[in-house]
Amino acid sequence: MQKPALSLFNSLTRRHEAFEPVHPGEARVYSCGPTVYNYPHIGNMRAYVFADILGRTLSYKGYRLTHVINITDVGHLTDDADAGEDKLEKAAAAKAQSIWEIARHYTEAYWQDVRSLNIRQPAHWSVATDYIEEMIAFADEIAERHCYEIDSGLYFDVSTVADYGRLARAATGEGEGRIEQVEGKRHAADFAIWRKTPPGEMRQMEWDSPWGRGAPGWHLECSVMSGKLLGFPFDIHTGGIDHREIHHPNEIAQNQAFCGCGSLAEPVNSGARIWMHNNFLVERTGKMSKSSGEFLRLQLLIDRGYHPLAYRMMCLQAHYRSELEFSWSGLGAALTRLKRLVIAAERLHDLESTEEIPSKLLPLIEKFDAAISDDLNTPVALTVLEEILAMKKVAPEGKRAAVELVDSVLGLDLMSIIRRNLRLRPVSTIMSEEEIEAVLTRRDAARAAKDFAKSDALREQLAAKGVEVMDGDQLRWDWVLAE
Ligand SMILES: Nc1ncnc2c1ncn2[C@@H]1O[C@H](COP(=O)(O)OP(=O)(O)OP(=O)(O)O)[C@@H](O)[C@H]1O
Ligand SMILES: [Zn+2]
Repeated sequence: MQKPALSLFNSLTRRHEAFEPVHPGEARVYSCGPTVYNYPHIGNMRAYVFADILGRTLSYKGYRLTHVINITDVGHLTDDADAGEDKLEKAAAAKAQSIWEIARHYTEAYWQDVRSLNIRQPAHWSVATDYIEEMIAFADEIAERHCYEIDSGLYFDVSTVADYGRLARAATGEGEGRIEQVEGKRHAADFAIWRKTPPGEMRQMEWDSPWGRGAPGWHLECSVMSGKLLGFPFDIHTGGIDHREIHHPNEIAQNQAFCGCGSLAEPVNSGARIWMHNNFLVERTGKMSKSSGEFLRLQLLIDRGYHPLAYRMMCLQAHYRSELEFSWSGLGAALTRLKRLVIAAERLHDLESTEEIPSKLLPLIEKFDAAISDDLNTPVALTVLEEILAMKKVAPEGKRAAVELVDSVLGLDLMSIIRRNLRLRPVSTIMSEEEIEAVLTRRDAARAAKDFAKSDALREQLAAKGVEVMDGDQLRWDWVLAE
């Protein structure tokens, strides 16, 4: 079977492009990772579900994948422009804790969510503070031609690279006010690549550099870690759509400077060939954001009885470039859909897959391949998975082979989880599983004695406590989840 070429939407050209690896047979991907000053919200995790689908698709297509996700533990300011405080310094001050403890705690919390969402481990988790020396060396290399020093630090002069900001397609001219002014900057869009610790201020994280004691800029970190671990140019750089506006244009400017493509006459090396951005998860009130106080964590979904893979399912039901609105009812619908898939797939668990996909299923595999090759169209890919599971008169071993193949990309863990695993106890519930089973045993006895009034009363009693009795279902009962 001839696999269709993988077509991906490149934010840089605003076009779909056939994926052609820089190194034959390989795919090298860098994803901007979390800033570990707080728990990730489920919007942040959408970015990693997307990056995971991309990575799985590249593996499915036969490329040897090297995926890097960084952990930002220094340098990300509360404002994407060069104003504001370091997010981690601020969190550490507020909690009177060491910044290293804060970073460790929230990195662990993020990894927990990564595991819960069945996101594959990348080849490297690169931690920003492990690369300070390399950052200083990178900055030193480009400083003379592209940077200038002012009181607050070393700044990148965006006029020294060709076509600055083309990724954002935003007005970047002086005085247009896209970026806040910092005293002494030459152009509004110039940004700090090294920030000096202001006199009299104490920072927990600071290092010596040719530009004084201080800390690296956030944009510098990603340029350095991606270049170091993947080599310029690498294949694909990912992030949330907010990064298309400032963070990634600044990374690109640095990469151009570093690769010696600093003049208008030279060809541009943006560091990565393809830049991809996932759209936001939003709430009715707007973009989900940590900065706005209250926010939804994956753990809250779990506490309310929603299995984390229901959230993965919810993400897959939307194309990554579409905005996705979160609602509890939407999550409930995704969970129901997942339950159906799991029930259908569970029947295949004890079988050995055939080596070849049965010919009857090949058209569906082709349909799946076409969908996922079309800029990762997961909504269509999901419907194909359902068609495969619903297919009649196919040897179950062959069906299993097809489901395994498709799920290697979608990552719903269908060959491991069973329906029972999806029944999570909401923390708010007052009944224990044993109590429920005890009531059901009494109800069975009532039914056996044809005392249907009693049997109905017991069912009502459970319903009043948020438990649904499911006659004829192997699982017998389930929680009714709050929406
Ligand atoms: N609502 C959202 N939906 C999808 N992706 C998002 C959303 N908010 C942030 N992201 C992405 O999540 C990833 C991690 O972001 P990061 O940890 O830096 O969060 P942040 O920008 O500090 O948080 P926030 O913007 O929520 O205050 C980035 O790729 C970012 O673009
Ligand atoms: Zn980044």
